[in-house]
Amino acid sequence: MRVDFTKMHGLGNDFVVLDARVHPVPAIDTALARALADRRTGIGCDQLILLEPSDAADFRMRIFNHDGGEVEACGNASRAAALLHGSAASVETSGGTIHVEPTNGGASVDMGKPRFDWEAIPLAYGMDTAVMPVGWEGLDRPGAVNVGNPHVVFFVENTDAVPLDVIGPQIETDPLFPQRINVNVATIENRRHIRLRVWERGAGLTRACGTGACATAVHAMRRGLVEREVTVTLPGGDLIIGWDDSERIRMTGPASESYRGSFEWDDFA
Ligand SMILES: N[C@@H](CCC[C@H](N)C(=O)O)C(=O)O
Repeated sequence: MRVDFTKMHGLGNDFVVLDARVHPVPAIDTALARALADRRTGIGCDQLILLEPSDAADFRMRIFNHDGGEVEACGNASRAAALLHGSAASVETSGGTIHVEPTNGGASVDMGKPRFDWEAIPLAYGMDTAVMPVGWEGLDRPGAVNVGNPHVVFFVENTDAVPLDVIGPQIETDPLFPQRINVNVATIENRRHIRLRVWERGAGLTRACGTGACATAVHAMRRGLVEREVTVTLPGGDLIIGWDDSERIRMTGPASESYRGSFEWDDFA
């Protein structure tokens, strides 16, 4: 069976998007998702995205990491999905229902409310998630927040100086995080600007992480370090993150389609 795909990205965080609303797509398992995402032998991407019909929203978005694991949320992919859908829509994800709205060259997304209680992150045991009494090789006292998926956020003097490729996987798989974790290392430039690098759970270093930008901005706002709207600069470019009185997070930024193609399902199954 041949299956069509669209290659898309948000700030260089790239996706293979399968649209089961248009053509049926057979069931995806971890091995197939990993094979498609492999940059040497597959199509290659940070995340595989499956759009499906939904009873609860305009459509459903499922997210598979580069390692094949299915996860709850992806900020950059939600902007890509908005672009593909072409109009404002509610989107069911396993991390909650979000609302997307295409803009010129991208999308604005209501990402829902962040959760800060330790059970919701989740952590292995209870602690204050605003200033966690833990540390890993020079990175310490982070915060944790769930924005549909789990994040830990460290503030450092210079994000570029942190060996995130070495320390990221150690923190991602630490037993403190029973569902593993996305690792954000951020520098507060001023009250309206944050610089951020992310080690993504199941994908490693990416050019950008939309949920990481949301988690980092909200954590900085919770600590009173920045205003309620900030620009977050990632290696792939900028996102605007707002967290208003409704307590819902708004993420605005670009998304693009790279190309369309098709592949033989059995080559990867
Ligand atoms: N790139 C994404 C996040 C993808 C999922 C994440 N790696 C996880 O495991 O939770 C984004 O833009 O948010």
